[in-house]
Amino acid sequence: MTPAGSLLTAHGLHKTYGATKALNGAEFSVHPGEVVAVMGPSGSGKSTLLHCLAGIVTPDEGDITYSGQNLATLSDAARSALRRSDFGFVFQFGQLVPELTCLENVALPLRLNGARRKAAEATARAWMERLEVDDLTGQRPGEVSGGQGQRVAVARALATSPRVLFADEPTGALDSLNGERVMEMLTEAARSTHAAVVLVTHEARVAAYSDREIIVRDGRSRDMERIA
Ligand SMILES: Nc1ncnc2c1ncn2[C@@H]1O[C@H](COP(=O)(O)OP(=O)(O)OP(=O)(O)O)[C@@H](O)[C@H]1O
Repeated sequence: MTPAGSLLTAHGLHKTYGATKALNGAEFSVHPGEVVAVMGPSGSGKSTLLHCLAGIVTPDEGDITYSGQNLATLSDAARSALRRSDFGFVFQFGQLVPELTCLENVALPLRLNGARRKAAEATARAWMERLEVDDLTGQRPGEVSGGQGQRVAVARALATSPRVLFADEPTGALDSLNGERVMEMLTEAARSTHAAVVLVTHEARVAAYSDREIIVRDGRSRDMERIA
């Protein structure tokens, strides 16, 4: 069953690694423009859920539906193409290419999608302005701070106008001030482009930027409507 108006849903997901049951009947849904935080203790299955939703990991059982398509029915090539065209990703660290400048990093997914260099760099520059890191266009990732690097990564993830932004502990390596700055900018930018956000975090302070929280425990998920 797909909840009405949902963009991405998962039903009855199971995933086992050897003797470890990472997912044990997890459910999920997100609407366009909605920010959903996936919370829960370490090892509870949060990242596995995100990887399944993004088509990176194939669940052993269960259905994932994105925009009316069952991900399991797509070929690997079609799933990769969907990830490039419709999904954006922000991870905890290590996602920027160290040899490229920040501008080239932000322009990279646009270039991979076939945009010409000038057009890609103009879009990249606009996103860097939005994330207030446009003074770093010529720097390499090793020359910027952790918070600046994460804002560059958010600019890169949003530059292709994804319909779903997957963020796995995007502030995990930052101090609280920088973490809040990244979260404010990430959620504001995603809401203004009507992108859905799947945000994995174990920090309540970070989850507070979401519209809804899902708690994962022992591979099962539970919806927690926030009353606020
Ligand atoms: N590729 C893998 N190979 C083997 N076991 C894995 C793999 N990925 C995850 N697991 C196991 O599955 C369980 C769930 O892992 P997962 O990374 O989804 O949890 P998590 O909630 O994201 O944890 P954390 O908050 O610590 O990042 C853990 O016991 C983990 O060790």
